[in-house]
Amino acid sequence: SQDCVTIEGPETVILKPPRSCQTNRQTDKSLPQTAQRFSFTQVFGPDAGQKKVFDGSVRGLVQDVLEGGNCLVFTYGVTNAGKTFTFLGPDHDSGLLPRSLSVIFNSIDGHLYSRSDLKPQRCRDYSRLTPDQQAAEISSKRNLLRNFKEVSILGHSFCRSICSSLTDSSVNSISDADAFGLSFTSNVCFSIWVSFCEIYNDNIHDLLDGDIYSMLRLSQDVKGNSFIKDLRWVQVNSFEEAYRVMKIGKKNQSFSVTRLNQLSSRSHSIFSIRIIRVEDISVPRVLGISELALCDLAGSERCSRTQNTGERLKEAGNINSSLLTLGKCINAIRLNQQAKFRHHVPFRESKLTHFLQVFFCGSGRVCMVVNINQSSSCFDETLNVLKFSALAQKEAQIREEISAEYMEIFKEMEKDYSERLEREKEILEERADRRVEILKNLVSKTVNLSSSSTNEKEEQTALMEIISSLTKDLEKIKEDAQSVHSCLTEHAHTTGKHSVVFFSSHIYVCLLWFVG
Ligand SMILES: Nc1ncnc2c1ncn2[C@@H]1O[C@H](COP(=O)(O)OP(=O)(O)OP(=O)(O)O)[C@@H](O)[C@H]1O
Repeated sequence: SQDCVTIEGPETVILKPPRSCQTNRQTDKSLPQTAQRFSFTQVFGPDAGQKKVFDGSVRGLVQDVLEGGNCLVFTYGVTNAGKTFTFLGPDHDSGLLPRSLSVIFNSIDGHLYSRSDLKPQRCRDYSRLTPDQQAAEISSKRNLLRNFKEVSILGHSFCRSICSSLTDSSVNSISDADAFGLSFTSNVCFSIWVSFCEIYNDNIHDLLDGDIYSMLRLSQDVKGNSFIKDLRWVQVNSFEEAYRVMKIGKKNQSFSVTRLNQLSSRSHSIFSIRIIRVEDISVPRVLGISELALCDLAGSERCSRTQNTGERLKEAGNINSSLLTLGKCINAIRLNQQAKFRHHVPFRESKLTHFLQVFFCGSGRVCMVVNINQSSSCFDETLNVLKFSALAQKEAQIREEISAEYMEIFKEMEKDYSERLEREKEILEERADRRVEILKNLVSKTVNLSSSSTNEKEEQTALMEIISSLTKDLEKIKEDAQSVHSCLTEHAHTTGKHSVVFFSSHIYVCLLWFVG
């Protein structure tokens, strides 16, 4: 059918109402009658391959995560628009997720921390595992990977398909050479962990758990950041292992045949990659934990088009309602950034937004990948999708300005702390020096007294008491000086760290479509 979308430039598309819509304008005033222009960070047309899309959207976020940031990527669009294709891609034409994994492993080549004594937990925390726990971890991973044999699709062996994908230098394959030249010292290593879960009918299920029907719940850490309690994290030591885990999880995800899509995702799936940066010295020291969460959201659906009934209709209701909440949250965040009074952001209204809250409220980057179908039969749905993404784009611009403001504040705070630190040090040193002088005088007096007469015994005892109390005083001053010093140093250090890992909050909104 007729197309309703045209690319105007690398960042702009024009949506034209189809003729049928124009003839209906008397009856339906809500439909726009003229062409509308929408801007995005980057627009990809039907000819853009997976590599181009990855390079223009998620690649930069992968670099941020390798350098210590936290990032979120999510797909958005109506059902059958190509979200899962973009997210995963077929084996011979890998999508955003496998490419991200490949770049991560290529970039940390030779710096992998393969010991399993450190494991991520809660939101951005880790635990040290005992030898027994490590053995249990290794054995459970072995059992999980055994499932992979069943996952190989249409007789394609895993090795054959993935090896051709890795070695084929065509534009669509994952290239070995795709890596970041990161600057870290030789004893810094990276421990990589992944998890895979889905939100189906507003319930969270672990796609890597034997019992995928058991439900997980969201919890909060001491800082109020939400995380999925008891979610399984698997340590992966190579791209191949990570890819296998991805395939196993995908096999467990809820898919169904619908009128519009032969393999329609009926749930939002979330694949998370956590990177523990370790200084691998005699006792390994954790330098930081970062995360890249990749969410393939289920598509919004018009029941009139899908004609779903029963279970499919219930799923569609849940999908639409969580996407609506996502829209409400993005809108409330946008309003909060403009207004003096804070609007309530309804993150808790759906599991999806509750989980995403930590990324929307944190300092990392968010990339929204919007898929649309240019066919005029999808005009009104496409219009809604574009309006929604335009809203997110507005939020992105405001957040960028705010980030610049924060950076200024951080810089001022840092300056203030270092000045205060210097002043405090000077005062404490001066006070300590004065006390030492007094003490020295008293000691010399005591020596003189002991060498003179015994009649002055009482005077001597009194002096000794003063000396002892002054010594205690001095000890106390030293302790205070030490704690004030370390407290200020620590604060200045943290502030400094912020300026290094504080990424400007930014939602990239990329638009892509295919000729379907
Ligand atoms: N760029 C593309 N090139 C070729 N085929 C594509 C492309 N994008 C999508 N397709 C095909 O279109 C169909 C629908 O795509 P996909 O399943 O990714 O849609 P979706 O948006 O994830 O749908 P849902 O929300 O229902 O899960 C699939 O058969 C897929 O292979």
